[in-house]
Amino acid sequence: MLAFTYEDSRQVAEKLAEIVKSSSAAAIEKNGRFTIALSGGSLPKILAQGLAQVQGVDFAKWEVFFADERVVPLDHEDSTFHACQEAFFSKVGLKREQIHTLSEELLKENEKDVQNYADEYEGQLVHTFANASTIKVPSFDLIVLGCGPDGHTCSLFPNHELLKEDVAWVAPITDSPKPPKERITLTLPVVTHAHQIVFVATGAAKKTVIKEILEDATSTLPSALITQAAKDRTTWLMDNAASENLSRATLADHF
Ligand SMILES: O=C(O)[C@H](O)[C@@H](O)[C@H](O)[C@H](O)COP(=O)(O)O
Repeated sequence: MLAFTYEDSRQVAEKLAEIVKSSSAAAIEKNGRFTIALSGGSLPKILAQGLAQVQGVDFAKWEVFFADERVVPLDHEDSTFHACQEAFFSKVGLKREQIHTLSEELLKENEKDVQNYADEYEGQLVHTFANASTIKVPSFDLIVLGCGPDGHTCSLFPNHELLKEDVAWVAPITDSPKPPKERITLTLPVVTHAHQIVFVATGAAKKTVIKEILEDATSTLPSALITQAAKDRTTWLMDNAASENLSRATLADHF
């Protein structure tokens, strides 16, 4: 696990974009496509800020999913798709069919059962990944995660039943402690199966939880469970405000 800290979120954004660009190029060279799952919250803006500085990303070969998504209309301000669309999808020429959103059909039917959104989204994963081979769990080329001040990531919250889900690839949650309450989320097996995982955490509100996640090997916080399970494939990008409590030994030298 590599943990890097930077002066401010602009530098975090630059480093994130570099990692995304190299992960994208490697996947496209190997498989002819790049499969990425994005988180919501502050991430869309940070990713957009970094990607605005880089050239040569072959977005036409991207398949974009969401690590979690709020069950709201796609044009709702709480929608992560909407946040990403505004922040950068529209600017980099990603076609709508490359972006795997909540089912517009279920939204149009005003479907109330969140399980149905999760099942339909899992069907999109099966369609995209099962063609590759007879797989047990999809392996994204890259999953970009945020981390809440309570150590949650995606819509996987501390001590929540969902942390035990080890069959479904996508699960519903209707009691999210972070509003809105109704979401769908990738489950731990899918997240920890990614070829590469990058956590992005900025701001002093995270400094306490980040110390537990990165320095307490017994932590059962969702972000810690993922970091421990995918240690060799996980990178943490932070600003100095978020990494303030970490020991020097935890932080890698800038690459
Ligand atoms: O849709 C969401 O809410 C996110 O996927 C969620 O897991 C987010 O990544 C964290 O809550 C961190 O959010 P911030 O980066 O805004 O603190």
